[in-house]
Amino acid sequence: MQLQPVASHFVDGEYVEDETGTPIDIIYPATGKIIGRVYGATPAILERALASAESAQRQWAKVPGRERGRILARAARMIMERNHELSVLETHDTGKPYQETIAVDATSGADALEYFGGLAGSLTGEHISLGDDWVYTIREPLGVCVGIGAWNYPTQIACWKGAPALACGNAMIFKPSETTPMCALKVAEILVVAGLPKGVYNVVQGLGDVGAALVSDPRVAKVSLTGSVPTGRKVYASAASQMKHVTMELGGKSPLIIFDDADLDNAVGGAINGNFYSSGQVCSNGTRVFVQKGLKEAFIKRLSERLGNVVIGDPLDEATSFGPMVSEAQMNIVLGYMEKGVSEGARLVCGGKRIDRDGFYLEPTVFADVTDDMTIAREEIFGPVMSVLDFETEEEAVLRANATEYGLSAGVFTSDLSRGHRVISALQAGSCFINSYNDAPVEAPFGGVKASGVGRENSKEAIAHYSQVKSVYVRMGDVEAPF
Ligand SMILES: NC(=O)c1ccc[n+]([C@@H]2O[C@H](COP(=O)([O-])OP(=O)(O)OC[C@H]3O[C@@H](n4cnc5c(N)ncnc54)[C@H](O)[C@@H]3O)[C@@H](O)[C@H]2O)c1
Ligand SMILES: O=CCc1c[nH]cn1
Repeated sequence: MQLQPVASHFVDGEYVEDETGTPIDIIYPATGKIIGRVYGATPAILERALASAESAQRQWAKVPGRERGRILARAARMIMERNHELSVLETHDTGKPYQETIAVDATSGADALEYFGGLAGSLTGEHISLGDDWVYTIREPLGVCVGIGAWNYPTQIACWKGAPALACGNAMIFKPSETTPMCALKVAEILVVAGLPKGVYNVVQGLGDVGAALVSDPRVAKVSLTGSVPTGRKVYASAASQMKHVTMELGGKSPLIIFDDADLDNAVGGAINGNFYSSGQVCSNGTRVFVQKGLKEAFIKRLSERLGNVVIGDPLDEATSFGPMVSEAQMNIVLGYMEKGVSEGARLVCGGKRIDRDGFYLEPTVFADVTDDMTIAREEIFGPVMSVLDFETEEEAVLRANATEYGLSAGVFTSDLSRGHRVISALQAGSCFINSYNDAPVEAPFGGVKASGVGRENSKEAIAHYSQVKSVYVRMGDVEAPF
């Protein structure tokens, strides 16, 4: 299978190259070896992308919604037909085990294309009667939208942003993370084969400067970023200076609260899914695991037993359930947090080290007796590091869970469903779970509160973030005026 992309960018319906841009090596995280190279977009490439998106959008907006939807649905089917190939590519881009990518990544991209394709024909305004007069509303696209991606879910992010944007009649220019440049190019290629007019969905590569240039271009009406809070602040500020629409999908330090009455194995399963899937590189992870004192030691014992079943190895081997970190830089950041956990006095239950093999592998790591003031309990780590904190009362758990600038996700495990709903309603988070963790179906709104973000992806909510409503007052009688 060819990994080196045909060219760095996909603009105006075709692959384009400009080798004068900043070179970006593509590194396979499982080996640390260079497997390809792309070049950051030059001003000439950006100009081409912006001009073609602007002109294509005007035509795309005139295509009836149902026809737009048919193209998206066709692309969704093509993605599923090519799931194996796309999953192997996603594994090379990210290092995530094929066991995960074949089940989640391209599939979740296809889900978004199918879902928003299905909605496209029903994106209408409304009629508001005012007696003799009336108002009608028209749901309009925003124009050219820019999507900027993080590296943990390259296919999913390209589709979660592209599908609602296109369904609403916008054009998109998507800039993947420089760490994972390959998958979005395939999404663009498939969309065009499925019938998308050229220029409606473009991909340009680059570092932060390319993202910043797109955000500040006056032809861009909307920016959707998936990334860290510091990047979010910069992008939001730049977009605000031109009063652009934004969606910000940012970081988290989410709480997972496990009560004494929880089903132990389900709670342990939830904590594993919320900390070690994708080697811990999931924004919504429940990395602060608050376990009520009566269950704490049993929880840690069962967790340790189940972590013994982890299969760490070649991500392309279907048996592998835990792969490397996405990059050497991210591995070193996470190693730093592991060292902080130890030096600040948390109890290391398991893990804590780099694995002695090629690539960027870390051990799945659990710290117990973590206190709220420790660095590992306060800062987003974005790696396989679980912090177990203990608590006595429901009120205490809620108070401590909310004591963070973040508010992306939250979960609760309890057999008392009244308590489950009560606790979730008191938690400051956008995407919540009761007796589960980290599910992200396209039908459900996804996003954060507080510093974790603005706006929502997925579900009907996303439509509001990729369209605007024009209201038209229609008077049937004469106009009364004071003079
Ligand atoms: N809430 C979510 O849905 C979600 C999902 C995945 C990841 N994340 C977050 O993403 C972070 C990890 O990803 P990352 O390290 O790629 O994040 P990052 O903030 O470093 O980069 C994200 C993207 O922003 C671009 N960028 C950087 N500076 C920019 C600027 N000044 N202007 C425009 N674009 C710029 C980068 O090139 C990259 O494409 C974590 O904080 C994680 O929680 C959030
Ligand atoms: O990484 C954040 C988005 C996400 C959560 N679950 C699957 N994808």
